Amino acid sequence: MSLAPLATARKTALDALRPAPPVRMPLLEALGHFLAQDVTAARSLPGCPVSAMDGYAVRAEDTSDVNRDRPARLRVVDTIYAGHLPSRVLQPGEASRIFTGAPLPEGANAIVRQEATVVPEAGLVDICISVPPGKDIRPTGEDLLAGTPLLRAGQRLEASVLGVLASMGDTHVLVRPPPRVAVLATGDELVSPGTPALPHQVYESNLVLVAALAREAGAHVVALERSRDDAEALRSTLQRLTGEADMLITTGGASVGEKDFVKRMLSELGASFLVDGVALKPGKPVAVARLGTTAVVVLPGTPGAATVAFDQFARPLLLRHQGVAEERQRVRVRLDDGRHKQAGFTYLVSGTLETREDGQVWARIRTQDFGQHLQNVDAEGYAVLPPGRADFVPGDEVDFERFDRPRFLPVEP
Ligand SMILES: Nc1nc2c(c(=O)[nH]1)N[C@H]1C(S)=C(S)[C@@H](COP(=O)(O)OP(=O)(O)OC[C@H]3O[C@@H](n4cnc5c(N)ncnc54)[C@H](O)[C@@H]3O)O[C@H]1N2
Ligand code: MOO
Repeated sequence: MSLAPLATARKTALDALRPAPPVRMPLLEALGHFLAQDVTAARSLPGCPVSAMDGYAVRAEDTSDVNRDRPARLRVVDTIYAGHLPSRVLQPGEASRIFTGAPLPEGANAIVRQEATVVPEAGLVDICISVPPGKDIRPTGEDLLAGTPLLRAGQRLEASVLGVLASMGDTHVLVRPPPRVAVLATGDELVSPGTPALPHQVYESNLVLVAALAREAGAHVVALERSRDDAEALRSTLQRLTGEADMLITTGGASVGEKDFVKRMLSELGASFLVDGVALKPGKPVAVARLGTTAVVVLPGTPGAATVAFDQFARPLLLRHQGVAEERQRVRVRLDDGRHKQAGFTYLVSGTLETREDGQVWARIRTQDFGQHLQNVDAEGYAVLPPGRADFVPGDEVDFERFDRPRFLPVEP
């Protein structure tokens, strides 16, 4: 098995995948997906001058030199609720009762909040403070002017973004549809959770793990299946699942063991391999192939290795299908621990960040546990031990790739 460097393998795999054509989707359904076009504001917010307070719309001039002892008495000529239009133009000596969000009547140029007023009798109001022109009025476009660039293609559609689109009057949004993903776990030793397992058996945990990772990457999981380490059973399951999905992800049977049939069966079915083994730890046996129109990602069985291989290959492919490339934040850190390392390989070591008293940022890197499972729980990112070097000692400086707050950039279709 010739092992490609991580960066080369990723580029080869990604270059071969075209983003899906965009579709219009109802806003709520689009949660978590990615915008496929730039959006400019279709209207100003607010759309006309409105009151920012419950109170009275007045002419500011009518309130000069007043106080609680010497209020200005105005005639109340109108009541304006949010969503309703004024019925009168305000004349000198007049006020309109007005509520938050209601449009300002012509002739008025200030709002007096109701706490600064007294109603002596119906139809009259005493104004107890002086207000300058513009007071508590939200002018047209105060929040947003029509035509302002709002959102860029590639923007992830979080709740707040959907709210913004709805406030522009949109019911639908242009996104690239979520890829349909089928997941297949292989291995004779595997037993489904919820049923008894003997000591030599292993609870199957990759289906839920990989399906959850796929969902986190915006995918729609359409099938979760198991296969024994049996060439014929595997072949027919692989064939069936490729028909059902944009991406098939397998786990286990990816290495060089006698019963590691996955890659062999894919080849027999006519898959062409873009990547077959990567100088990456964990995750070395990962492969990416194409079978008809389906992208196939072969992950190692070891859960921790499957996690890293998914993160480095399946996730960027799923995102690219949705028209985006993820750019993670990278920070320089010092390693709190050494690592014995094979030169030529990239090691991605899960860890957390810690800023010490001297202001230096350190990565607390985690030891690979047996199933390489726990190391990923609450990890903040990967310390990237680059291929050009062998062993690392505590205090060595490396890049740390953070999982939080990535940027999503649109890719050219
Ligand atoms: N002679 C060599 N042996 C191995 C090599 C090698 O280069 N030469 N590579 C090693 C590396 S690196 C990895 S990673 C593993 C991965 O191999 P496979 O993809 O074939 O994985 P399996 O052998 O099927 O399983 C490995 C391990 O993970 C457990 N497993 C598998 N599937 C699941 C599942 N769905 N849920 C939970 N646990 C699972 C399985 O029981 C094994 O313990 O190969 C090395 N060998
Ligand atoms: O590279 Mo394997 O993927 O060490 O666990």
